[in-house]
Amino acid sequence: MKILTAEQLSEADKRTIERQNITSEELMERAATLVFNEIHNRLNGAPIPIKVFCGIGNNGGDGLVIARHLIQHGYHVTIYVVNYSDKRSDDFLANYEKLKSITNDWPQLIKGEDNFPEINTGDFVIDAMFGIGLNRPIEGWVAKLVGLINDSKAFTLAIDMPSGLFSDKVPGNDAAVIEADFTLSFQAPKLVFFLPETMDYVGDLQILDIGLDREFLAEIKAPIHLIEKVEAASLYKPRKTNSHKGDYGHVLIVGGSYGKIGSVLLTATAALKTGSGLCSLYIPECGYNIVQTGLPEAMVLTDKDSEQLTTYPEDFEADVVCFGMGAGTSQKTVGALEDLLNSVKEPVVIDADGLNILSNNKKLLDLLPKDSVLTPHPGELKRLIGEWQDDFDKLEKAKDFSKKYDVVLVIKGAHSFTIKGDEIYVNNSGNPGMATAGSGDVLSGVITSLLGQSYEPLSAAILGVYLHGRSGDFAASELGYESVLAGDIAQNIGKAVKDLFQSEMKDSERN
Ligand SMILES: NC(=O)C1=CN([C@@H]2O[C@H](COP(=O)(O)OP(=O)(O)OC[C@H]3O[C@@H](n4cnc5c(N)ncnc54)[C@H](OP(=O)(O)O)[C@@H]3O)[C@@H](O)[C@H]2O)[C@@H](O)CC1
Ligand SMILES: Nc1ncnc2c1ncn2[C@@H]1O[C@H](COP(=O)(O)OP(=O)(O)O)[C@@H](O)[C@H]1O
Ligand SMILES: [K+]
Repeated sequence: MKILTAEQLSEADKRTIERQNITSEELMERAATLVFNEIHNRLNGAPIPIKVFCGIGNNGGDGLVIARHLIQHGYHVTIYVVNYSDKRSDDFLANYEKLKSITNDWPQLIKGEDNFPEINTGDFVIDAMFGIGLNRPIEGWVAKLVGLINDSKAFTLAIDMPSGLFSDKVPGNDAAVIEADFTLSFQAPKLVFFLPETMDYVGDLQILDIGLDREFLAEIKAPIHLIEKVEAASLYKPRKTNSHKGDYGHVLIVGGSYGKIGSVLLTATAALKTGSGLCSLYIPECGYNIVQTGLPEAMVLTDKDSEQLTTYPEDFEADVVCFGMGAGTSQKTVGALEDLLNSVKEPVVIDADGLNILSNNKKLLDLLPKDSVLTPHPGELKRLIGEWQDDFDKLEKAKDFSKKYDVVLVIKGAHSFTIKGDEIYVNNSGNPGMATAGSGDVLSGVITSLLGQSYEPLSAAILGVYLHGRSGDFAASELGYESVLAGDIAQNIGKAVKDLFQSEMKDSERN
């Protein structure tokens, strides 16, 4: 799914009105009715106090439409018009008028702190103050109202965007932003919903298809994509009946050191579970018995050093090599990575200490084969590309790095970002149970395996990150977040792959 900017969405809005020959008021009615349906499905008539805070632009207009439908369905609704300006939009005014025919309870005008209502923890708050039209930070009494809503701890549903959040920049420190529990957003996700600095404002997210012009949405150039099941499934290559293990790649996992042999074991397990035909490991000698016992399906070669890697095996024929997990950063191991990079021509996967070695020895970056995949977490990324000012700056620096060295970067996190040149793919699978030692090692194994199975490096990274997250979701649903171990993620890869082609049952279809 394309992630669009506020400008692109406003343009889509205009095109839809032209091509579908509807008024903007009709489009607002359509969008806000979808929101009402979602609320009604969940509340099912519950008599809880609903407080709708409407701005005076079109986000506020949406709020008025939602409130009208709620009132007509017997809900206990109070409407507040947050009168931050006199420039009421036409569609806001039209819907303000429409309220007259259905209720005698006129909306309450908020013009300053004196008009603030009481907001209780048990209230249901609808935030329709600002959407994609916010163009400067919220200030003065409106900022205080945002604080009051947040402090109330009432369940807060944001319409289109939590008020105070910009679609294209990070709010400053101490900025007033609604901390939503749930955001219902129109047509396309916005990038800020997924960035570490801003995602917490959004709460749970649902995108509503409000039927904006398909042709325009298909044509529009968007370098940022959200990766969910449909996108991941489109990358998957089915196995052939007439095939053998030689068709599915021989991967070589290079890493481990004394005390950190478990890491390579996790990576190799994940590679085999993702479907590699053959898996070899190159490790310091101390790991030999551990790996041979822990993973009988794998083959093991050992370095002459018993505790760390010092070389790379000459003339070893693997389809893809992965380097770094548990390897340490000693000078001898730097030599091992240098040997590896001097002898392979095909894309490699570099993770963990492999990345730290590259950061400490930047000249090695020039030796990376084109389209190699680097999988840093934010700490490793900082060492690689330097400090950034905010998440937008981070993405710019990451794109520059990807272009300079011609590599695919996977920035790991709650939403991992896969970057190649100017293209960005935001992952939407996974859960906090995956914040556990070794889960990154599993990811490297998945990506390496897909590369060995002839996936293009970018596809291997995007699909690998998605499958890894989905495996974590299966592990968490069985075990609970706290009990997920990295090995459990590896054990669930098969379920994640099968799930690519299972259609999701809608809530309304469940008994
Ligand atoms: N995209 C779609 O297809 C559809 C979109 N729809 C809906 O439209 C929403 C966008 O509506 P919108 O453009 O009217 O902007 P909105 O967010 O209501 O705010 C604008 C007002 O705020 C003002 N203002 C800005 N910053 C301010 C500040 N800090 N402090 C004070 N004032 C500030 C600004 O005025 P200014 O003072 O800058 O001239 C203006 O008056 C979108 O999010 C969605 O909900 C659906 O109805 C249908 C389909
Ligand atoms: N809250 C979360 N939601 C989704 N995925 C997560 C979350 N926390 C961690 N992950 C995933 O788990 C992995 C952690 O990797 P990493 O930090 O390298 O761990 P380690 O070094 O212990 O292997 C990444 O793939 C990351 O995307
Ligand atoms: K809002």
